[in-house]
Amino acid sequence: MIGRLNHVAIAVPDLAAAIATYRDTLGASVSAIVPQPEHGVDTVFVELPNTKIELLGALGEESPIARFLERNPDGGIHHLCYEVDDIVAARDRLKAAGARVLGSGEPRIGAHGKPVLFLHPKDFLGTLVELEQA
Ligand SMILES: CC[C@H](C(=O)O)C(=O)SCCNC(=O)CCNC(=O)[C@H](O)C(C)(C)COP(=O)(O)OP(=O)(O)OC[C@H]1O[C@@H](n2cnc3c(N)ncnc32)[C@H](O)[C@@H]1OP(=O)(O)O
Ligand SMILES: [Co+2]
Repeated sequence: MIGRLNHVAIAVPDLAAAIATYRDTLGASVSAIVPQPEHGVDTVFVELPNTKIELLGALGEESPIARFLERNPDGGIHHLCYEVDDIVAARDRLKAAGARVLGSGEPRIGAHGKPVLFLHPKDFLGTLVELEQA
């Protein structure tokens, strides 16, 4: 079911500092900041030859990464995003297997303009999993 690793997300307390770290210290190609208000985050993508790093800053009072950052004040790896061929079929198969799909359970448009879903970290080895329609 899961395919390519689309991105590894890192939640950060200071997005500008994180951009400088990846662009200047690590010499990576870094996108502009793209606010995603409906997801409660600012996003930046670091393009790598074989995948992407998503840098996440909290956006708004209700950001879903707020508590994560309280627990991890320096930042930390927040989620892994895998691509799936059919996100609705994948969701239905996962729910049938007892996995918890977060939010309404309906796919929402993510950072790449494609439908995404999130799976509860407690069901996947303590790791928040995002699925993105390939
Ligand atoms: C623009 C979209 C973009 C894209 O790529 O397309 C994105 O990726 S948007 C990314 C931000 N959005 C989300 O993360 C949505 C899904 N996340 C959530 O709904 C919440 O983060 C949730 C429910 C996973 C956790 O929320 P919160 O931390 O407020 O809940 P709790 O404090 O109750 O935590 C419950 C339990 O889970 C552990 N936890 C929380 N976050 C993570 C994590 N990222 N990785 C691993 N574990 C996590 C937390 O420690 C608690 O464990 P416990 O043992 O009970 O203390
Ligand atoms: Co993501």
